[in-house]
Amino acid sequence: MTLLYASTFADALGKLSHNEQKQVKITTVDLMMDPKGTGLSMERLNRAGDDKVWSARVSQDLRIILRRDGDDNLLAYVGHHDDAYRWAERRKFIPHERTGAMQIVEVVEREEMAGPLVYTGSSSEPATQEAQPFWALSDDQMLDVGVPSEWLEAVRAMGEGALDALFERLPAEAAEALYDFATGGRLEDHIAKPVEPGSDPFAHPDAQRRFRVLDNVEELQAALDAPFEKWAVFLHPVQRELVGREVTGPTRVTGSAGTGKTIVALHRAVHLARGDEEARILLTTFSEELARSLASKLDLLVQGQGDLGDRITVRTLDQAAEELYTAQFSAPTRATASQIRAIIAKATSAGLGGELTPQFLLEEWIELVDAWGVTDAESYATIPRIGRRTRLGPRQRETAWAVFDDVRQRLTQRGLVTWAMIYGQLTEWLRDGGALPFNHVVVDEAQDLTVAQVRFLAEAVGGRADALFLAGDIGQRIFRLPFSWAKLGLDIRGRSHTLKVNYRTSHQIRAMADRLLPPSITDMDGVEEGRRGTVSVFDGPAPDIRLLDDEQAEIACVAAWLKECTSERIAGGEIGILVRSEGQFSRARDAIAAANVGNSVRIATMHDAKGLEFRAVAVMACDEDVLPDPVRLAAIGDIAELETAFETERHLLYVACTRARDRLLVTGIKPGSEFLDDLRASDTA
Ligand SMILES: Nc1ncnc2c1ncn2[C@@H]1O[C@H](COP(=O)(O)OP(=O)(O)OP(=O)(O)O)[C@@H](O)[C@H]1O
Repeated sequence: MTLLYASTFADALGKLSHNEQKQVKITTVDLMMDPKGTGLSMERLNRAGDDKVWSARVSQDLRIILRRDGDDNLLAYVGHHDDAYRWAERRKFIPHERTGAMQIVEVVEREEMAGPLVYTGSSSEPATQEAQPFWALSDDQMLDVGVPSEWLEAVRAMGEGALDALFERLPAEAAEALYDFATGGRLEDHIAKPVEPGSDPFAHPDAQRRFRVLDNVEELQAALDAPFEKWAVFLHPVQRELVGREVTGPTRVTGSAGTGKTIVALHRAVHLARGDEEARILLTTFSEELARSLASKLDLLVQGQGDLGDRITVRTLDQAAEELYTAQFSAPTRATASQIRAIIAKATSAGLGGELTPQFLLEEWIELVDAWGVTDAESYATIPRIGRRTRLGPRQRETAWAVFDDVRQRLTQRGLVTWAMIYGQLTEWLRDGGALPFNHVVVDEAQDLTVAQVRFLAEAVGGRADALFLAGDIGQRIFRLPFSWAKLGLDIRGRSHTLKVNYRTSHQIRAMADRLLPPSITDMDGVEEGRRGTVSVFDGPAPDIRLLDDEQAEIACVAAWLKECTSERIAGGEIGILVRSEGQFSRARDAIAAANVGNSVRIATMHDAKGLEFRAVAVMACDEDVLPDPVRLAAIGDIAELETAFETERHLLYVACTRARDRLLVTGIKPGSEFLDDLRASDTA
């Protein structure tokens, strides 16, 4: 006996009220305990396209739609009486004739096709003025990517305006392939692996993304408790493969914002914990807020799975390093930026540093000397000056080194360390035989790792198989200058994989945000992260960019938008207002006050927005003198570093825009941030 849970069931359950969900849970648990459903009121739906389809009564009005095959039950849908019956009448459960994957196929009805998919009848030539992106595709081409046979004609006749409806109407694998093709990709990249004749249609990777076997009541309850958290139950085949893959060395998963990198990292940690009772896993990221969010998602994943969660420790990497440092040495006292600034100022006023300005020396210390753990004048002369274009002659280097030497000595005298020094010392300790209390490390948001952290991780895991799993997106690097990981001993070349399905943001928002970044970004080790071919799984209203005359006008514009959101029943907690820096918080607050929408709307800086997501986002104060941040840029003396900082400012706007699921408003005061010109550029994807 098996109980299968379909993603369509999760979607439908999520639309019911809290009380109705409770009633459904009782009925499904009964069904798990008694698969024959003897105590339930069941009815076979003869009119359904499949004689194995039944309805089970939950309450007077609620019905579950099931597919029953012997003792096996598949929870397919749940809804109010008429809605549930209508859904069942229009669905067939059949293995795909080419791929072998079990699909739930919507019945194609001509009159109904006047809806979002425009069916014009003939496939031989385009019948309307609207372009028909698939009209020249052969049956074979479409069958190869999982288009159900009865949809072949309808897809060929589809107008391009109906593209966004693909995901609602077709099985996901077919929708992804067709969408990618229509936007410049290749169908060949989506051909499913052939299956053995007679193999289980539910075991096919494409079927596993929509059907999941639930082995016990705990698993069922966990799935039913969080119908919105579909990621906890259903993974894309590529995500699933990455989670379970055995790798010979450090590996990295990349992908643009919202493609599920964090989800893969979480499942990976659980997979490692499940596979080995002795496993000790560090699941880590860079900020405390992100670590908290990882921990709460992890709780959901390990719910009902005994002590599995105890094998996984969630910490920021800095917290983990600090704990380790305290255990091995003593509790570190960290030098603050102003202490370092003061030491440099003192050194220069005492005549050290020659012509070099304190500002230049501070940057040089932060970006090179401290970041790279330089401890002597010889190493300082040979360190790669990536991101710093200012060349220093031998004499200047010597002069500068006198200052850095002074900084190092003074920090030592006062018992102060920097983060880089903490990691540096831990790396030495590992080199001398020390070992982490973890045998696996999973890092989320790895694009912002520092040089010292990369060295530490490289030393901690060496080349050990399955020991280090990194998730990140170079396009979202918002803190660091780029550098080569491979040169520091962390080589992921040949073991980097890109996710292409965006689950968070609508097509419209993703397409607009993508204009901020090049179609592919190559890291310092030559590993390319392609953003082309990424598809979103749902559709939404077009994002809006508004440039206003002054702050008051902007506040009024955002207030009107907030009211519109709440009138569309978007709760305050599902709305975020993001700004470049805390200095613009007052504008966000004024907009919330003017809209009178209570105080649950979240305000955050673009930096803190990482890891958050909202149904609706307003990115406010994108003014010419706010983004890129002129104060930050003015503080930079080196041209190349200026360029990098400029890029990270652009990345910040990308991060902010991609926090939105359905609605996005971007505002600023005329003439507006220069980045808005890119956002506005016509979509050439
Ligand atoms: N297989 C899946 N099924 C359903 N939802 C998913 C799936 N994978 C990811 N999601 C959802 O997509 C959204 C984005 O996922 P996630 O945060 O992992 O993306 P990300 O690539 O880490 O994004 P970012 O780069 O912005 O941090 C989340 O709401 C997540 O729940």
